[in-house]
Amino acid sequence: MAQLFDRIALIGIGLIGSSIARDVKQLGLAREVVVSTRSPETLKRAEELELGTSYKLSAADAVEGADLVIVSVPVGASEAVAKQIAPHLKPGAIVTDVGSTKASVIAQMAPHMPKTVHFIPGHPLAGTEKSGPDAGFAGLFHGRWCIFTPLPGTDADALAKLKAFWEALGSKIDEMDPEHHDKVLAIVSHLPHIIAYNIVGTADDLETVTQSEVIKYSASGFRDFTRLAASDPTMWRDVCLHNKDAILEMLARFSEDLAYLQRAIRWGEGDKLFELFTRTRDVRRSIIEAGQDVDVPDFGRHSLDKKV
Ligand SMILES: NC(=O)C1=CN([C@@H]2O[C@H](COP(=O)(O)OP(=O)(O)OC[C@H]3O[C@@H](n4cnc5c(N)ncnc54)[C@H](O)[C@@H]3O)[C@@H](O)[C@H]2O)C=CC1
Ligand SMILES: O=C(O)C(=O)Cc1ccc(O)cc1
Repeated sequence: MAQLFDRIALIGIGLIGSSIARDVKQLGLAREVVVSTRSPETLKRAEELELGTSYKLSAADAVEGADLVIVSVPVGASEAVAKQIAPHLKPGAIVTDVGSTKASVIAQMAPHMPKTVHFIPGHPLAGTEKSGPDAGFAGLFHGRWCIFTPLPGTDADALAKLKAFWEALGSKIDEMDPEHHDKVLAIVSHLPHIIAYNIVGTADDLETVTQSEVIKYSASGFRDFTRLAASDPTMWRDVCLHNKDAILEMLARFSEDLAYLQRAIRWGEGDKLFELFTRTRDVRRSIIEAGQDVDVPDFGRHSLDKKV
């Protein structure tokens, strides 16, 4: 595949940053890939994995001369990173991120971005419960959505170039305004994780069921929750704190609907239960028909290896 950028700087080299690095290397999308993270151990590991062409502890040093800067850090670290890199960005550079929340990332980063760069927030809807540079893999983004939430007046050529980059990684592209993104993601991604953290926490707290019984008898439904509940605590703390309003709005709706379900069970209203369970089964069927049913262990693994 053709080289799209001369120098890419990756700020943060965990699951997402390292998956991007692996794809960029396999596909030859850049001449140079400068990897940066604030922890010396993680940087050393990135070097051992040969994820880039050079390695910097300082994000400021890493972005010097870069045409594309991808910030892949927990959303709560966005402002700190923006402040560090801003004075060192090359005029004309594209700066993007991969954060799971968008309004907060824009509020944290946009005020620090020089007028000479193109700041285009993004979010690949692909990941796993794992974190760190060893957890990434080539092909993670293949067949998955990448949503951009461009600011008004965004340069069309810069946006097209960034879209071409994500398309090269196999992503399907969409655009939304940041507030809408945050509401949609609150229900389809953030609430499922919060519910998983909660149910696993509840099971862990039970006095009448021992922890060994939870482990021994965990049915596949509970196991699915434990996978989500094993997701990175820093990342998900930040998502909760930085998409507070949308998450609280969706949690309020969720609690109301749960009370309805609770009442139907209490009063033996089987028809109500049956109606809901039938409706939700249809949702699952629609997802499968839309080709969105990619199980996590296979996330993208089928893709780039075959192509390259
Ligand atoms: N894990 C997932 O499934 C997905 C995560 N995201 C978003 O991607 C971003 C990164 O997530 P992951 O790669 O999963 O996390 P991760 O925990 O695997 O990696 C985070 C990286 O950021 C670095 N870092 C943390 N604070 C930093 C700072 N202040 N300055 C420089 N580097 C710093 C860490 O050393 C590490 O290299 C987050 O904003 C998350 O919301 C988006 C889609 C999916
Ligand atoms: O592991 C899973 O099931 C996920 O849902 C991964 C994920 C986590 C956060 C995102 O912003 C996008 C995708």
